[in-house]
Amino acid sequence: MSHHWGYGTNDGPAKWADHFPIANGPRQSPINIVPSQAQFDSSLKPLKLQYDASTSKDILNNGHSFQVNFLDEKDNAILIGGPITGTYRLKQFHCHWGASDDKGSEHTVDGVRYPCELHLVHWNTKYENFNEAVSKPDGLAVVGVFLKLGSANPRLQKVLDTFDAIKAKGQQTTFLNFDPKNLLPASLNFWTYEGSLTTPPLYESVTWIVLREPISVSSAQMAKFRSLLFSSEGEQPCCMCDNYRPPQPLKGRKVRSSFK
Ligand SMILES: NS(=O)(=O)c1c2ccccc2cc2ccccc12
Ligand SMILES: [Zn+2]
Repeated sequence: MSHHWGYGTNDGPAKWADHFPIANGPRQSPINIVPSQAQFDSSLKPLKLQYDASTSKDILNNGHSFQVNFLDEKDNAILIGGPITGTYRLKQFHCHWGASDDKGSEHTVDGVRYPCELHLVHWNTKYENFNEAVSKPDGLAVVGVFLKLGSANPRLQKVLDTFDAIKAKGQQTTFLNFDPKNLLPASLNFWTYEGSLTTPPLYESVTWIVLREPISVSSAQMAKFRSLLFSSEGEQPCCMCDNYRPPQPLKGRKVRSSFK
């Protein structure tokens, strides 16, 4: 039986180690990225996100975030290059955000928090499927994209427009032909380090690829994120916000950059 966890006072990140001791492990995520201490690595290949828009399936409120799910039986939407070897398939994307615009991202840059962070989750096709890959040290690659307050993002709006249909935990609706490439910034310059899932079970199985350039989001769009609920229909409504884990100790890990 999977243990209940959340982001509240009694079940939030400070309590996760009670049931998931790996929370205090050697390669936990997220981290604070210090650009001046990142090492440029010329051996890092250009990042290639080859997504076929026709593989988006649906969007779900999973009680921790929303997630857009993709068909992953074939190499339709893949990640290659960057710090990874082989081919990783896109499984889902989701976001983390704050109760106000001054917080919400999981990774920080020189201690700076963004209002939101997008995660594109991919699994290594050397394994049979996502569930096999999720706990392996080289099983997953997550591309992180910061959202910075500014002009409204019309591509993001397509995702936000589904939120009335998935307000409560467990609600799901069809979401076809969405190409997440449209959510990427112009530059694919990135920082990379070895880390973990940022939610229980906190498996140390993620190669993190955090893009330096943010995409824009408006304050009104951030308010729409906060219209989602952690709670199920019929329960006491609980605003889905502050669904981010704070930065974790680096414990000697090196952060590499693809740029000087
Ligand atoms: N924040 S996260 O990307 O670590 C993450 C996952 C990462 C890898 C595989 C599955 C994941 C599922 C998540 C579900 C909700 C929030 C973060 C999640
Ligand atoms: Zn995430």
